[in-house]
Amino acid sequence: MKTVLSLKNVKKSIKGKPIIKGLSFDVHEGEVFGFLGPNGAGKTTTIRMIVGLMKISEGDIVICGKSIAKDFAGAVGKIGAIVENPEMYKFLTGYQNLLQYARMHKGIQKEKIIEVVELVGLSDKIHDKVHTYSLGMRQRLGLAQSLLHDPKLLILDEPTNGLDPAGIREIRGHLRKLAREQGMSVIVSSHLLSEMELMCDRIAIIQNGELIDVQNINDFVHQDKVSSYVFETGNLGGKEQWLRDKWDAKILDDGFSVDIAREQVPVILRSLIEYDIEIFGIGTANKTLEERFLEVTAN
Ligand SMILES: Nc1ncnc2c1ncn2[C@@H]1O[C@H](COP(=O)(O)OP(=O)(O)OP(=O)(O)O)[C@@H](O)[C@H]1O
Repeated sequence: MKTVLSLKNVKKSIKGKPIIKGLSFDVHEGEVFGFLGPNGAGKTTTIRMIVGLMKISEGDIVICGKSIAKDFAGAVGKIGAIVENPEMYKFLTGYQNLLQYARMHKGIQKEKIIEVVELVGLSDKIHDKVHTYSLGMRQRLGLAQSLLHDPKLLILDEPTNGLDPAGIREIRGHLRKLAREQGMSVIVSSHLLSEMELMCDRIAIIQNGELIDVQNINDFVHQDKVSSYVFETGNLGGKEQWLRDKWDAKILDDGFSVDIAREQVPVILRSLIEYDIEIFGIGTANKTLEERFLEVTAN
C-alpha cells in the first residue's frame, strides 16, 4: 500500500499554548480518510498545516515522499484543497472562474477544465453565472477547481457544511468516485459521525490536539462485535435484579436490553428459560458510530 501522506510527530503551539500535541499517522493511496473530532479538537489546524497555510512547530509532514520542511513547494504542489470557502467571482460563469484559475496556474489545458467539470457533474450549468448557483453547485465548482492540477491528495475541511441531504450525498459520491476510479487519496474533516461512516474507509479520531485512535470504519463500528440485544418478555415478576446482576441488563417497559457478543445469545436464552422468563421476541440495535465515538472520547 502506497503512503501518500505521513504525519511524523507533528506539533503546533500558538502563543505558547500547545494546540496539536504530536500527531503521527499515514494516509494511503486511493482511500478516503476522515478526521473526526469534536469542535476545537484541532482538525482545521492540522489541515492548515498539511496544506501549508500554517507552519508546523515541530515534527514533519511528508507528501508523496516530499518533506514539507525541506521541499515546501514540492510537497504542497501535490495537494488539492478546499479549506476556507473557495473564492469565486460571482459575476463570472463557472467556466470563466476555472479559466481564470487555470491562467494563474500555468500548464492547465482547456481539456482538463472540461474533464473536471464533467467529473463533478456541472457540465449543464458551467456557463451560468456563479451568483445563480446553489451552495451545492458552488461546492462542486470549488471541487472542480481543486482538481485542475491533478492532485494526488485532496483535502476538504467540512466539505458538506451547509449542504442539504441531497447535496451531501452528491459530494460523497464524487469523493468516493475520485478515490476508487482515480486512486486519489481524500481527506475530509467532520464532526458529523454518521456522514463519516458513509464516506470514509478509515478515520482518525482527534481530541484536544491528540490522536485517540485510527481505525478502519467497519472495525470501528463493529469492534468486539458487541451489540445491544433487546428481549421482549412477559412480566419479569421480580427477576429484574437477577438480570441486572448477571447480565448487566437495562430493564425496559416490556423486557430488557443487554450489550453482548453474538455468541452469548444462546447462553442468555438458555438461562432465561431455566429461570422461567417468557420470551416473545429478540431484536438487535447495533451501535451507531456515534455511540462508539462517544464511548472512545469519553475516556
Ligand atoms: N490562531 C489561533 N490562536 C489561538 N488559538 C487558536 C488559533 N487557531 C486555533 N486555535 C485553538 O486551537 C484549538 C483547535 O482549533 P481547530 O479550529 O483546529 O479545531 P477544529 O477541530 O477544527 O474545530 P471545529 O470543528 O470547531 O472547526 C481550539 O481550541 C482553538 O481555539
